[in-house]
Amino acid sequence: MEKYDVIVIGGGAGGLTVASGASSLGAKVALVEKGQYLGGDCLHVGCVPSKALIQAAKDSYRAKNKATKLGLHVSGEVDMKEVKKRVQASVSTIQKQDSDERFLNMGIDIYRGNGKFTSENTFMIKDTEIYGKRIIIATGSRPFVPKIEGLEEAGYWTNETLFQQEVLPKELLVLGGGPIGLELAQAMARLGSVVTVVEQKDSLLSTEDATIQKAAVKVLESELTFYLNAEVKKVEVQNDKKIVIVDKNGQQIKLAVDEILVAVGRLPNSDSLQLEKIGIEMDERGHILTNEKLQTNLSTIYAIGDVNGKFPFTHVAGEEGKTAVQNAVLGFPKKMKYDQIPWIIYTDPEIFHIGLTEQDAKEKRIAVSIYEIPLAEVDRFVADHEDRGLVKILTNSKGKIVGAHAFGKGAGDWMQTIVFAIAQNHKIGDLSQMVYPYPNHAAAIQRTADLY
Ligand SMILES: Cc1cc2nc3c(=O)[nH]c(=O)nc-3n(C[C@H](O)[C@H](O)[C@H](O)COP(=O)(O)OP(=O)(O)OC[C@H]3O[C@@H](n4cnc5c(N)ncnc54)[C@H](O)[C@@H]3O)c2cc1C
Ligand SMILES: NC(=O)c1ccc[n+]([C@@H]2O[C@H](COP(=O)([O-])OP(=O)(O)OC[C@H]3O[C@@H](n4cnc5c(N)ncnc54)[C@H](O)[C@@H]3O)[C@@H](O)[C@H]2O)c1
Repeated sequence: MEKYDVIVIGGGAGGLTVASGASSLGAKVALVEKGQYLGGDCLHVGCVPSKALIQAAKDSYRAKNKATKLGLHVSGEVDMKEVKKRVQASVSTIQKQDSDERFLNMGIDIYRGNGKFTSENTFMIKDTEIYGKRIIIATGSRPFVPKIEGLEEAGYWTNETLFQQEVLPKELLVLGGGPIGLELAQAMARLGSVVTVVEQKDSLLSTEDATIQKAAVKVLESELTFYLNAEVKKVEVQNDKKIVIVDKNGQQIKLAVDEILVAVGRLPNSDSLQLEKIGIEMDERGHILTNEKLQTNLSTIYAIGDVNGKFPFTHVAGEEGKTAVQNAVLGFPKKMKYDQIPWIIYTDPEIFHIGLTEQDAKEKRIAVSIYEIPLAEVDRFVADHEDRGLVKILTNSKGKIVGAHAFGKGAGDWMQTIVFAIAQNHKIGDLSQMVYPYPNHAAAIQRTADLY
């Protein structure tokens, strides 16, 4: 039996970080991947194709809605075949960085297949059993599809099929108003579909700061139709249309659409690994339970990324990968911290989030000072004619930044300054004390910090 210092199961965002990190430290590494290509969901059916689709949608929307105001008349329909080509070109360009060759050149052995655990140190792929001193599970997640009468028969899309489509549905129903649902619903609407979102909760973007949420929902409502507090009860096909019966407060609404996109959350890829046989603890949905060191209840086995259900983002899978390498290879007692993790929702305008919201602070009874500036008061946004949105910074009484939020064009990029400030323990005042070349978008941060 071939013996390794580290076996990594899953060649996506988390697994590839572990494989390259462990190998660079001199560990003998085996990487097990069930799919044909390395790169995982983020590259193939997640972040990369969705951001490429969103950009294509922005381009066409701006041409139709902004350029026309300058007297340039744009007409015609978007060709989904061209959109698909563009999306796939982004994926295949980035795929080169995650090629087998790159990892083989690092001295990593790649095994292809959907394997299973045979003990806390051994893993079987097809007929080959390998030994790992440490084993890291990074198998990610897949779309959850709810049991709805007639849905299977009528057919539906998920993020695993949407990016392969060559025809734009005239009417699209998006099931689920989470980040996937909202980003893709807005993009599809901007490409030309009439989009309705059905969300079971009574609000959208409920993890966002209430001021940001209100501003973002207002924009989204101007482009999409929402049914909140609503549930799809039944789907049937009539004359090439999918008839969707939506229950909203006991009232039945009938919608006729051409396609349905299911985006109601994710299921961890833990079920085929035979984890129960070796006694690994999971929650009721199948997320693998870990401690702060990302170690499961079996000390030789770690779980990172979407499969542990903590924070399902690519950058978190990467950070968890780095933490797991330090613990599993170097034997450090490194704990993963989640309180300084930012995220971005790539609607247009974008939503940026780090730390506490105003509601979090109230709930936790943490006294905060709040500094807020509408982008309509920041010159560059005014010059761009893209001044919807705001910046909001929350600090403690000593000026320490405990939360920062923004809704605005490109906010995911220019708010990164605040991630740096928080990581380096800078106070809000420090954000005023540097030069912002006029008139950049990041000056929105300076204007907000100047209020301190
Ligand atoms: C539409 C969409 C958009 C997204 N956009 C963003 C975004 O903008 N920013 C962001 O941070 N996050 C985004 N995410 C989330 C992000 O994709 C995930 O958080 C990230 O991919 C998780 O990384 P991972 O390593 O846990 O899993 P993955 O990257 O999915 O990797 C898991 C790998 O394990 C393999 N595998 C699965 N089971 C087995 C098995 N039994 N044996 C061997 N191999 C196996 C899979 O084939 C895959 O290659 C998005 C997700 C979706 C669906
Ligand atoms: N920009 C980003 O970083 C980004 C983008 C997309 C996805 N992601 C990651 O992927 C994860 C999964 O995203 P998601 O949007 O699929 O899941 P989610 O769990 O965040 O949202 C799913 C939404 O669907 C609703 N829902 C559940 N069942 C429903 C039903 N039967 N009918 C109607 N609505 C229903 C939920 O109330 C929820 O609002 C996210 O948590 C996020 O971390 C990140």
